[in-house]
Amino acid sequence: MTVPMPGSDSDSRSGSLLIAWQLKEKHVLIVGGGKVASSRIQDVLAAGAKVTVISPFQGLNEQTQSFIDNKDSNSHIVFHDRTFVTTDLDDVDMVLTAIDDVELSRNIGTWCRARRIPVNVADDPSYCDFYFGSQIRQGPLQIMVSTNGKSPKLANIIRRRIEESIPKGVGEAIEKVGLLRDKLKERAPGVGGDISKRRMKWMVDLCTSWELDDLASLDDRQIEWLLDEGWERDVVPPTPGPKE
Ligand SMILES: C[C@@]1(CC(=O)O)C2=NC(=C\c3[nH]c(c(CCC(=O)O)c3CC(=O)O)Cc3[nH]c(c(CC(=O)O)c3CCC(=O)O)/C=C3\N/C(=C\2)[C@@H](CCC(=O)O)[C@]3(C)CC(=O)O)/[C@H]1CCC(=O)O
Ligand SMILES: NC(=O)c1ccc[n+]([C@@H]2O[C@H](COP(=O)([O-])OP(=O)(O)OC[C@H]3O[C@@H](n4cnc5c(N)ncnc54)[C@H](O)[C@@H]3O)[C@@H](O)[C@H]2O)c1
Repeated sequence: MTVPMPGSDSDSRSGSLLIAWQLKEKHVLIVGGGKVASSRIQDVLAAGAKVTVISPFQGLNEQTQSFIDNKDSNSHIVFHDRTFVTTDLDDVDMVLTAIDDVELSRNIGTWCRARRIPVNVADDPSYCDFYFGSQIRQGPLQIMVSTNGKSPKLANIIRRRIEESIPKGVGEAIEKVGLLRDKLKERAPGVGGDISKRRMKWMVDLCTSWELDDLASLDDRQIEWLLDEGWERDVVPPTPGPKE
């Protein structure tokens, strides 16, 4: 069977690369303080970024104002009560514009590209290096729906439908499996080779044979039990062991 070359037809070349961009401690500049900016601030703070917001104070909406005032988030936000100047682009890792001035937005897009800073220009997709999407977040689980700029409202509607179909407790299950994987890597350390292959097979068998609810309710004692009675004996117990 011949496998078609990715991108060999015009349709498949119009998509995006969906990736989980790591922003922890990266410096993100947000120009604007209105509705769109507040949603951007929320997204990048949740990804652990250090944020600078540039906007005249009177243009801040309530939510942006509360992010700036909030004691938990304000150590990660620097706010400048003024309009944008080009030196704001110095030493930043990402730029998001959300201002009601299309010409300036596009100029910022152009300056960012000249400096090779990844940029999102809320009013004009052609100036964006990446788009935002409609997002679901449940603990460590994140799902993003993108229509690649064709219909943001439909992205929102599709996202709501997916949200309704996600089984309850999925975030908890992922959290617990993450804990188990960390403990397993402590017990059987090493990257690559036979140890990685064995770890991966055991994790695949466990995740496919157990119910999500059982994974979600794993406690520390059961995790230890699983490693002792499961991993060490190279089996996946059919049901969780004794609880704490
Ligand atoms: C998903 C979401 C994420 C977010 O922004 O966080 C998002 N837009 C959302 C809502 C929304 N935006 C707009 C409406 C009005 C109804 C409508 O137009 O549909 C609604 C719906 C509403 O308000 O309910 C207007 C709009 N949006 C863009 C333009 C400029 C243009 O198209 O030229 C215009 C003005 C068009 C005009 O002037 O007519 C452009 C973009 N908006 C994107 C993302 C990127 C493509 C994503 C994709 O295609 O999947 C892209 C390309 C760039 C970017 O922003 O990254 C968020 C939903 C979050 C959620 O609810 O879950
Ligand atoms: N991508 C999307 O999903 C989407 C959705 C809706 C609207 N938009 C577009 O995004 C833009 C912003 O929308 P909004 O609803 O947040 O607008 P808004 O009016 O709520 O906010 C505009 C903000 O820009 C600030 N601002 C204006 N000029 C500035 C400058 N020179 N320097 C710094 N800050 C400046 C204002 O103080 C204000 O905080 C609009 O052009 C809108 O059409 C995009």
